[in-house]
Amino acid sequence: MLPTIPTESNSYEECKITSDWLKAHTDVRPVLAIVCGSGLGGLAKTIKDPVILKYQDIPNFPQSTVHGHAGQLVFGTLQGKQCVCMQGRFHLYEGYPVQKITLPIRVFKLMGVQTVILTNAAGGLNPGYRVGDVMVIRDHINMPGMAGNNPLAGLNDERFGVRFPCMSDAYDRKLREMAHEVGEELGFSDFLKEGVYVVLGGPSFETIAECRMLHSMGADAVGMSTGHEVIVARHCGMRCFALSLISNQSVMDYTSKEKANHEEVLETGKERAAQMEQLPGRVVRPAPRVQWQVNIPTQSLSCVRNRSLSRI
Ligand SMILES: O=P(O)(O)O[C@@H]1C[C@H](O)[C@@H](CO)O1
Ligand SMILES: Nc1nc2[nH]cnc2c(=O)[nH]1
Repeated sequence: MLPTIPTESNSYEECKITSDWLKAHTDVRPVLAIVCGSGLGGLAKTIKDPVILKYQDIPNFPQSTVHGHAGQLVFGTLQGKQCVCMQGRFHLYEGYPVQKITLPIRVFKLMGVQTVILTNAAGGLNPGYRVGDVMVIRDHINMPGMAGNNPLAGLNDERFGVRFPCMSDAYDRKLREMAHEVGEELGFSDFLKEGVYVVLGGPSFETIAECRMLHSMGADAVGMSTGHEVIVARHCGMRCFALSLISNQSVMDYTSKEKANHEEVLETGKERAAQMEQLPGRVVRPAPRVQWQVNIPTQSLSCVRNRSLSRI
């Protein structure tokens, strides 16, 4: 007989109850979801015609317990696209099972979301990074997952995705390229980087020895989120794009007097708020209308077509 594994915290049925409730409380049918990191919830201000629903009122939703995470969903439009924004995410160290942390992602899938944009605050491990740099995440290293704490552990529900999903294309290449293009247009090139994010369970920040190890194994920034959400989003076929704000430099040197702290993380978020709020919207914005003009002199024929190319 097969063991009974509890999957109710993010089961199809649980997610459907939440998704149906949300559909009954807003007319917005999001194709885009945004998950805001610590101190980065200001992005929700850029959403037009907002409809706000508090986590405490949403069936099956966990509650935000961390300063800098407001604890509400904001529905509306961003660059003309119907979207839902999580102003506050959940973390392993808050005591939730990893399946519960990622429940909103499955709920968004059931509501029709196709693309997920995630932000987070992270410590910079790459010695070339400065506080205030913004890292486009190219890839992640999921440390809790390696120790068996993967959000897809448990019985697999094929209605969401396959048992063994591929993760070599987790962070969408086209959206990453778009971010650099848009970053250049906006004059962000000096602080826009691309690199590997390593997820830890937290809540303690890393020791010096841990930072050295994480960097030597290929990570550029370290944090406590995002990877779990991306795994669940990719499992059910959504495109993912993620940004880390380098909110502090990881301490790699025993002579350093620096100490990581959450206040600095939130402060850096305030200082980079304007740029962090602009970038996601510009990445998903439909490209400007391109005018194609074909002149065929022999027949003196002019054919002009207007086309709008969508970036997502
Ligand atoms: O939600 P994110 O990943 O932005 O939050 C980071 C990790 C910890 O929750 C917190 C530490 O300051 O910021
Ligand atoms: N693990 C971890 N998470 C962070 N979030 C913001 N800064 C840090 C950091 O230095 N380490």
